[in-house]
Amino acid sequence: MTSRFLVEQIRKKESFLCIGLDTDLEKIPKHLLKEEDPIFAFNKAIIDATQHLCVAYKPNTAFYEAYGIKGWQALEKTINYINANYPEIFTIADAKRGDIGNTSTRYAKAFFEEMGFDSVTIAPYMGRDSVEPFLEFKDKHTILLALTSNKGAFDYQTKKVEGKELYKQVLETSKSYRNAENLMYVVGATKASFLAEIRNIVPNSFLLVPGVGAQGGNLKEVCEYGMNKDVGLLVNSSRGIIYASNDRHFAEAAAEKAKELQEEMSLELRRS
Ligand SMILES: O=c1ccn([C@@H]2O[C@H](COP(=O)(O)O)[C@@H](O)[C@H]2O)c(=O)[nH]1
Repeated sequence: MTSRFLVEQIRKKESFLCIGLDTDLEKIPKHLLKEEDPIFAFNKAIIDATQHLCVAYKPNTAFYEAYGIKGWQALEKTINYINANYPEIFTIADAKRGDIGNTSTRYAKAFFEEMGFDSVTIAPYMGRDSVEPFLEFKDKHTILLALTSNKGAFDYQTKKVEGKELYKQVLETSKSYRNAENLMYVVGATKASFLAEIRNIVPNSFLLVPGVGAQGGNLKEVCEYGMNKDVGLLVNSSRGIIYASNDRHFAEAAAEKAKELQEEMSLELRRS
């Protein structure tokens, strides 16, 4: 999917909400455990109930890998279901990959070609040759971890290297990568106070912003400092939406939570 199409969808739906499908068998409603594939049954219900309120879904692959082959199958069914029924929705494999070049190429083929995701999250630590293989895929997006939402972000990402914070080095250096127009960046909602400076470095790039809801990030602040002329934001909430309730009405409850965020986003879009 092109980023221009993504911007059109954001304007049309008045939403830049990304729903995280971090599906955990210990948290889903008990009645679903009787289904042949409880993870997919849960995801399908959540997707059908929320697809009109969001522009992206982000399964975090850890939640699927944790269940071995069955987990991978559930992930594959989920992405196939979205692509077949809601092709206008942007999909993110939150896999945080990155390796030497030939291995990165295999990761890129797995997520972009084999599974059909629009984007994948990548750790930048191994540098240019670990990221560029992902950027070669037309209309696919590589979402580089820049400043993450967790406390550990302060261990390295904000430390100065040659006089400049590491996350700024990541942002600046990556702009010179081959096909850098396919880059987006992860910036935690809990780091909203850094967003103005980040926007100075990457004024036109999309930012994937996790950390509203369960991690306490503030949507208003994210919008104030992070929005650009094309909106430029995908704000993710996972637990705060998908586990709104664990009874038989879990999907409606998730839709209510998603609606609350979408309405806030609509106001921010009108204000901008
Ligand atoms: O900096 C980061 C990068 C990724 N994540 C992921 O996003 C979701 C957040 O889930 P919530 O339940 O809304 O807190 C999850 O998959 C994380 O692994 C992040 O939180 N921060």
